[in-house]
Amino acid sequence: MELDKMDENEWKYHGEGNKSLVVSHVQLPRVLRLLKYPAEDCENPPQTPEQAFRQIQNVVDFSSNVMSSLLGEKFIHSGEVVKLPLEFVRQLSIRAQHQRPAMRCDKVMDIYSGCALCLPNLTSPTLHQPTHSLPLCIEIKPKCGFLPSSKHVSKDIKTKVCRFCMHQHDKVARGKWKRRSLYCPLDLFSGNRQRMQFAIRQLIEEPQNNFKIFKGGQCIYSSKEGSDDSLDLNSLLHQLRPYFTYGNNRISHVTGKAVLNDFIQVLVNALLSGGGGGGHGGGVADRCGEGRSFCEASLFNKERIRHGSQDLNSNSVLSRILQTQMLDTLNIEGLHPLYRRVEQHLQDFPKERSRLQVDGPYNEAFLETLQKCPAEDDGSVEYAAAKVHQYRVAMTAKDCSIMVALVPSPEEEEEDDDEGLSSQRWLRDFHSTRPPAFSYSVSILDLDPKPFDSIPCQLRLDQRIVSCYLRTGGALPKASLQPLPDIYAAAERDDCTLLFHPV
Ligand SMILES: O=P(O)(O)O[C@@H]1[C@@H](OP(=O)(O)O)[C@H](OP(=O)(O)O)[C@H](O)[C@H](OP(=O)(O)O)[C@H]1OP(=O)(O)O
Ligand SMILES: Nc1ncnc2c1ncn2[C@@H]1O[C@H](COP(=O)(O)OP(=O)(O)OP(=O)(O)O)[C@@H](O)[C@H]1O
Repeated sequence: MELDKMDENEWKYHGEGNKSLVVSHVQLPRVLRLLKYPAEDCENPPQTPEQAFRQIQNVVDFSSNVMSSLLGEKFIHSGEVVKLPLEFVRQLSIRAQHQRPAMRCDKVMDIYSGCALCLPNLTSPTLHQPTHSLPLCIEIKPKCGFLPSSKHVSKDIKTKVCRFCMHQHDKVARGKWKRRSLYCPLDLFSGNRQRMQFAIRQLIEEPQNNFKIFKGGQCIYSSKEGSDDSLDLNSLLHQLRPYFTYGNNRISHVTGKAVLNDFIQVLVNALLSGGGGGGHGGGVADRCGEGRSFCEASLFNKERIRHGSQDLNSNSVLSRILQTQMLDTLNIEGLHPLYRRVEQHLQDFPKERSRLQVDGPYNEAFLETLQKCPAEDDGSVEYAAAKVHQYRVAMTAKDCSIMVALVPSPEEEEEDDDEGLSSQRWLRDFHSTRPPAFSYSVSILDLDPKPFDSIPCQLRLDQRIVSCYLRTGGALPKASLQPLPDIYAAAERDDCTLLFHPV
């Protein structure tokens, strides 16, 4: 890729989140992740090109020096900052505009700085060995997988119902989503296969921004944000079926239910594997067993849990993410007074901002500060700053996404780690009881540092979510009480269109 000869016709809109827009190259396995600004700032960019460059470099540093050590470097692709011709970026923005979901158009793509983050395209992994099928990539934004056990938690409900499940009520009440998702992160992070399968079924039923499937780099299944479109499970089954049929002459005998079951099982295997673990846990104590057993809002049958509890492999992607999330030891309610201590100190001594690394640099010293934070509060600003650092790192882990890439393996291949497939680390799925085997690769994306100044918003959001949940008594708004379509029942009938009822 020659940066001075960029051609916008070789790039297409790929997706976006709240703060970045991603375009992918039509041939090379590369994406560019560009910053976004509030639409009202489109005439006056809120930062200079140098500041934008620094912001993206901070993302690279935070990912490679901090998150990589905590999560396992083999999961992480930090990328590099690139400088792009301004005319190329302007044309790109025009091309992307008509594909952007309306819900995201309150922000505009940064066309002023000419800076972007260049990353491998994780939905279109390079395969050095030819395969007959296109890679299937599943993106999951798992969110927070534990219940807080901090003594600072003032509302009992927070120790019983997880943040995601409570937040769903607020999101539906505010019209962000039309229907509540019945996915519960505690089920996904449980390590119990049945609970994990249940969680993934809920993600398929109501993906929101937590679940997407890509085939050969194209998104084939996701929630159409803010749209009334039905999710078409028939079409998904049609796409998945060739990957989960065993021998050419059996295709017609494989039910939709079996295809979905196998797909979910392979995905669970990849999530449970130690694949790509690497690293050393970054010195963060393994607290995975604590405070995360069961969310009272989960629809998973509690009786079944009693008979089948398992622990996550400590090198699995889920365990690494959970351990990092659990650096939030105080909960926002216990953290906020420490944030205020730092804030007060900075008002009195503004130059201390740099010594305390409030806005970075995100280097080894930053990592060491949060890893060596004493257990007890000694009243110092250093302690408070280290706890805020820990909380911000935990926030990133609560908001990141997992990308699982699956490629069917030829049966005759040896069941070994297969490093030959690409620069990503590929492993074989040993768990499936029947063919076809898959090679898979697991990555983590969206590892941006969360700003120091976002802490007060976190407290307000926490209060809003809890009060909405308590106000509604955890009850659903009337319109969302209609029975959920059961994807398995639908798949069995081979009538798999998930029809969403208008609110
Ligand atoms: O606060 P949450 O839990 O709602 O998370 C926000 C996400 O909302 P979600 O609930 O996942 O739909 C939100 O995602 P969406 O915009 O809703 O897709 C962002 O990821 C946001 O991060 P940032 O402020 O852009 O860095 C996330 O904000 P942070 O709290 O991580 O800063
Ligand atoms: N390296 C990558 N390869 C392939 N697709 C990617 C890559 N990075 C991001 N994407 C796609 O682009 C989407 C938006 O990217 P990302 O989640 O990083 O944006 P964001 O604005 O930081 O999100 P958030 O709303 O969480 O702040 C992702 O959901 C994913 O589908």
